[in-house]
Amino acid sequence: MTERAGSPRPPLAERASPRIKICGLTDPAAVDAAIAAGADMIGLVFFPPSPRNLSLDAGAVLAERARGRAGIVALTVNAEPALLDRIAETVRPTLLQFHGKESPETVAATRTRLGLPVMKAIGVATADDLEPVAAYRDIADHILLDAKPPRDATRPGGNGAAFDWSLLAALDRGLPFMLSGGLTPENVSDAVTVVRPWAVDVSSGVESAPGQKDVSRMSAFVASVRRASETLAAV
Ligand SMILES: O=C(O)c1ccccc1N[C@@H]1O[C@H](COP(=O)(O)O)[C@@H](O)[C@H]1O
Repeated sequence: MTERAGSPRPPLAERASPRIKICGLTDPAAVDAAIAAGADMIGLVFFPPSPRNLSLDAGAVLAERARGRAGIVALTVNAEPALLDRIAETVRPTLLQFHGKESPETVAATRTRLGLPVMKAIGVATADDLEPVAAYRDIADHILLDAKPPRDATRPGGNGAAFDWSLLAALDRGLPFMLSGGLTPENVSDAVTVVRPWAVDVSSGVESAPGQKDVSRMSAFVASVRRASETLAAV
């Protein structure tokens, strides 16, 4: 994850296959399977309403399992500074994912205070929802574009909901971003082909039940991403 938000996107032929993040891992076997499948990053959720929520101790165990083999992303939602401090100390993530209503000031202050890169998630349902990208792109290290949650959702992400990718045509082509929201082994090749994101992120789409990762779906997801990028590179 060396590219900064705002750096120019390389021409397609020179671009590597999108990075792959598999989020919401809850046990060591799933961490091993995600990395064996080819995930570049694993996501650990610290948000109690989520079926993928981890205690700090459980998160630390999974992080140690992945360290040196994949990036370790700690996902929080409007977390208090004290919790973020504990996560930084105990879990030692390589990237913080902010999936709530964290302001640009909070993102910037936390990044400086903890000395960790930060990815800010922005929920998208209409073209207007892309407006906040401008306020975060030079503050956050990465931007994550996810579907806005359904009205009755108990969490702001991880709902398996997709959004209309054609809205992203309005974005500055120089912005590398991670795409999420309802991605699956079945639709991710279309997503890569149409959206051409810097990275893709999946949780529900590679599960057999909420919080239970499915080994064959994780492998199929990674294979679909790789196939789509090979096809693009050959064009
Ligand atoms: O995974 C969760 O439980 C979660 C909880 C709270 C905020 C975000 C969460 N996950 C993120 O949501 C998106 C989309 O997930 P899905 O593939 O549609 O299930 C992804 O970025 C996860 O990191």
